[in-house]
Amino acid sequence: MPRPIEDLALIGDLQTAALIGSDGSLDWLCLPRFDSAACFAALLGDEENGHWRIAPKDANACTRRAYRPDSLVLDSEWDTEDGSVRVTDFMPQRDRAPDVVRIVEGLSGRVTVRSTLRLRFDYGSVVPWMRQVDGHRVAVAGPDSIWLRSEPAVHTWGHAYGTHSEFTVEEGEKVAFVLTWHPSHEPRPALVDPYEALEHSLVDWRAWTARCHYEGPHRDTVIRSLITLKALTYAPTGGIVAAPTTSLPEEIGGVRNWDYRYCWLRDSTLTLNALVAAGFLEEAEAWRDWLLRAVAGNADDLQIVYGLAGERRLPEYEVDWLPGYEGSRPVHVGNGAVDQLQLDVYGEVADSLYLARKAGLHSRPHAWNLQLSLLQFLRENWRAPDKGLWEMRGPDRHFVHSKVMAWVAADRAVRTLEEQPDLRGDIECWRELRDEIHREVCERGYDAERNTFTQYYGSTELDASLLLIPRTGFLPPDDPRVIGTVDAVRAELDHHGLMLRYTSAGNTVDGLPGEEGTFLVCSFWLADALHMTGRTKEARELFERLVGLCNDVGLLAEEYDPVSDRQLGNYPQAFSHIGLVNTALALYGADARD
Ligand SMILES: OC[C@H]1O[C@H](O[C@H]2O[C@H](CO)[C@@H](O)[C@H](O)[C@H]2O)[C@H](O)[C@@H](O)[C@@H]1O
Repeated sequence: MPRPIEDLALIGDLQTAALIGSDGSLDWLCLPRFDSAACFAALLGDEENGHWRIAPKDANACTRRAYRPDSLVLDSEWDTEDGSVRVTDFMPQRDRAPDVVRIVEGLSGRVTVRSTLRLRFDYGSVVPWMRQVDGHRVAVAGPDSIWLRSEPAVHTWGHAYGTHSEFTVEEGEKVAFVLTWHPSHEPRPALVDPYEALEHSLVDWRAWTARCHYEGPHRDTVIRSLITLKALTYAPTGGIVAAPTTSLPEEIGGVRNWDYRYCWLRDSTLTLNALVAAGFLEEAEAWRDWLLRAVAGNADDLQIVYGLAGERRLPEYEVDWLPGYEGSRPVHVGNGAVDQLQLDVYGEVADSLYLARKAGLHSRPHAWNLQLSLLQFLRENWRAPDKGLWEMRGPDRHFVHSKVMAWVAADRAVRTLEEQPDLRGDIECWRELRDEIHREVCERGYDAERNTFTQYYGSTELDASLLLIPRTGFLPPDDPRVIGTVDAVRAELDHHGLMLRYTSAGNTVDGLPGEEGTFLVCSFWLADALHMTGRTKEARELFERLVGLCNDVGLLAEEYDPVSDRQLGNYPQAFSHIGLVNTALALYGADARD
């Protein structure tokens, strides 16, 4: 029986993340970084591509599971005929080496538990050598080495390229497994104490979540989204990944499978805006510094996506030995969108820097200079067609959302100069640019007959990104053209009450075969637009429905298929959780209007 995407829970250490199913099987983990090769890749194949299952012998899915409040520590519990047992999973925040800690605890009776470890380095393809050293199991293959130990030590044996153990626990008895990765040419790193690490992990996460301002309905779900967004940050550099997975499909069996383990300027800035709005400023500072390093150099060379440390080359290739999630091939590593021109990112970066300044982030002269040089590039290039925010693989177009975001870039520069007299810049030049873009979009991107903005100049198609127009300030929410657009997009892109991002069926715009599910962040955008245009009751109803789509541990993938009731696409995805946080704040946050 294939594992639904929503069966997975996330643990992570702010450098990488693992996905664990309700049956106790860890099916996805890249070590040592989010973008490293996976050493557990069963998610995109089967157990032979690497997994680590700890569960009562002969049991299937756990009886219940939940994160410990305000943390990224996961408890899964099984009730069996022989008694009950809990497995607590987490990744301690890293000292030097990444660890996965799995603590088995007897709750009642006497339960036999099994651990089955199949390590497969390099995306499920390399079976390592296993040895016993000082009572530890050690796996080595090429650059990678993994140590497995347990406290107390339990008997372990090798069979069929796997490492197995079986033991019993009674009420109050614990067995802690620690799996540690390190480069194979280095000595083994210091051992972590699993119980101390658990305490630290809980204290750290709770100290972090205590800074959240939100007190409205569904607080736990909002906190879970914020923790998920934080878990997608790569702490050593401040970069933020769009999701910890590659190639979870947008259509089961289809080809729309992409690698999201990189730092998109768009996804990262939107993540930050959500974190800052909820009261988290430190991440904004770390990301701004990441940005300054990543884009340093010529503004013409700005990319829309970088590696975790600002790496520029992310060549896309197919991992042909992995069969893909439920046969959805190809599995991709790298992302070909890296070379695309997407004008909206200039607006998103400018808006994020503007919001962070307003929220009190210490200004850096570098950041303002960067903003000005990006604007200079935009002044010369905003009239060019681009790939748009959906990274269309079809021909370049004059996407309306891209142009609106170019307007945002100019607008935020003007506002900054108006509000911060200590900063220097040619305000008249940016005002002119802002007005010019506005004029053109209203003339060429608006269909007066249908009273709606369109996907691109001259098109009859619509696009969910148009729902963002009132939020950007491009036109006021009560402008008839905005209300007309919200209504038209809502009617045309509706799929069982949720939003498609555009119509993909028979559509040549995205250049890809097949279809996809509803794009979750777009439904949150609809809720925001309904609220801004005075339809708060409908916005709240939609928000309730969307919160109900989160899985049992509060996680959302990129897309949702309302017909099969399944989550689709990479998981958990920053975009979807950003949507949840922003809509909750708009509807119920301290500044919410009724
Ligand atoms: O739809 C085709 C494109 O799909 C991916 O892009 C999407 O994910 C990005 C990361 O979350 C997001 O920034 C973008 O708005 C989404 O459309 C994929 O990364 C692209 O390569 C692909 O062309």
